[in-house]
Amino acid sequence: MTARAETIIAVATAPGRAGVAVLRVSGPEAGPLTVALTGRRPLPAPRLAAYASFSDPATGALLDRGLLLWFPGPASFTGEDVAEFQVHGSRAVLAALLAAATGFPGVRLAEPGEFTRRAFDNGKLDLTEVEGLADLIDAETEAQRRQAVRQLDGALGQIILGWQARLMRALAHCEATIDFVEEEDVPDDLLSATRPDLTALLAEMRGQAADGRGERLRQGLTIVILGPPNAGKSSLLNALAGREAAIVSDRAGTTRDVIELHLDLGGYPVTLVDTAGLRATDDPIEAEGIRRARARADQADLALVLLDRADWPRVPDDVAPWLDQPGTLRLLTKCDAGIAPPADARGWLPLSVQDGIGFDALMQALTERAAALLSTGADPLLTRARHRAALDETCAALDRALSGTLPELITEDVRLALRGLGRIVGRVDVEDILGLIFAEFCIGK
Ligand SMILES: Nc1nc2c(ncn2[C@@H]2O[C@H](COP(=O)(O)OP(=O)(O)OP(=O)(O)O)[C@@H](O)[C@H]2O)c(=O)[nH]1
Ligand SMILES: [K+]
Ligand SMILES: [Mg+2]
Repeated sequence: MTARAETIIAVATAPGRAGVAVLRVSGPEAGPLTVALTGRRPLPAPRLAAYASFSDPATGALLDRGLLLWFPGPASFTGEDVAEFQVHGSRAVLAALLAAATGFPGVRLAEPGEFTRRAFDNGKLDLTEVEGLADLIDAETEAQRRQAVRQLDGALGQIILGWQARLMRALAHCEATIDFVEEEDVPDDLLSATRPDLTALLAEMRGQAADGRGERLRQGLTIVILGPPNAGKSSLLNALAGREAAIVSDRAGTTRDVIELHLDLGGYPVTLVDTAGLRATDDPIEAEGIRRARARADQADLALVLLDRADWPRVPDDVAPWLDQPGTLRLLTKCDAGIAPPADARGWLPLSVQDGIGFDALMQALTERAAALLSTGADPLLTRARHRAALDETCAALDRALSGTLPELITEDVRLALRGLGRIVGRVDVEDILGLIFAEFCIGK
């Protein structure tokens, strides 16, 4: 517990030159340090900005002037006493303030994530909210931001808590029955009172575990560009990226490496992948590029399969297997102005990178597919493999409980199911909550 008694300080804003930077202090010395730096005694009213001069307590030298905010615990982000200093965002100001602050007894620089760790330890955030906060800081697109804000707001945690309450009720029933009924009177079905609800709960949890949208939205969608050499794959990548990310030439087999770039597709995060043209080749380097292209395509969520209009309707054997994958979008390239797409090319989107033809239709089709795979609506979803693993364990334990016959084993499985959920939110103290629930029961009868 000694670590908790320490007071920590860090620059909360991004490093580098900026108009304003924020320093954050948390811990028992936050108040005394603030008084020492600013001379303000008493400290300003909680949560109201006050103008302050920051001076080195050791020398009295003025370091900067700025704003001071005081958040006495427990009504603060970490639950401890917290102070925030808004000062000018130069390296020199921040270095001087940090040096002055860490010279104060009991104050040290914070480790990465330490403020949030304290918020978690003090019950200010559960684990899903901590992850929501991390995701919000990392969010690159609007849909990611919405999902992260929801999770930080506790939406996922609330669902888990609701599930926990239902399991807890079942566990309390089990324990009450086992503990307070004579051995021979333990009913045949220990879960009789809660079985319908537990069955419904299991279906709900399985549905949630099977839904990959939340995780996919967090990680982004991978769209791979595939096709024969010279189909115009790299030209399309460059056009979508708005820059010359990949080399384009009229030589078949130009691209060998897998080239990836990130796009914001109507608010959805997308990784677009350009690959080597698929064909049989004796060139070992090109063959390696093709192997990588196939491997990347196997992991992708969507494929854009390109075919040069001049080659219509011959789809090479190397490309054909990708045509009918779910989510594949077929593009007929080099349908330049004045060159009509073939009348029988149904299901193929005509495109000309050279003349900018077909991009609206392509963007619309891509956004629709991305939305279908990623749109999370207003429902909070699992966003990490960790959540899924814990929920899978929970479902397996509950499934065992529902089909079990031995009272002690049923009880233990319900308990394991609860622990699985507890791991998702980072609170596994089943016994404490159980005590509260037991208090509601008329156990004596
Ligand atoms: N006329 C016309 N030519 C295009 C169009 N798009 C690409 N090209 C040309 O097609 C040739 C091949 O383009 P790339 O983008 O290198 O094709 P690729 O599929 O990446 O080729 P590899 O990397 O070798 O597999 C280049 O000469 C491009 O300028 C287009 O819309 N119209
Ligand atoms: K090429
Ligand atoms: Mg290429």
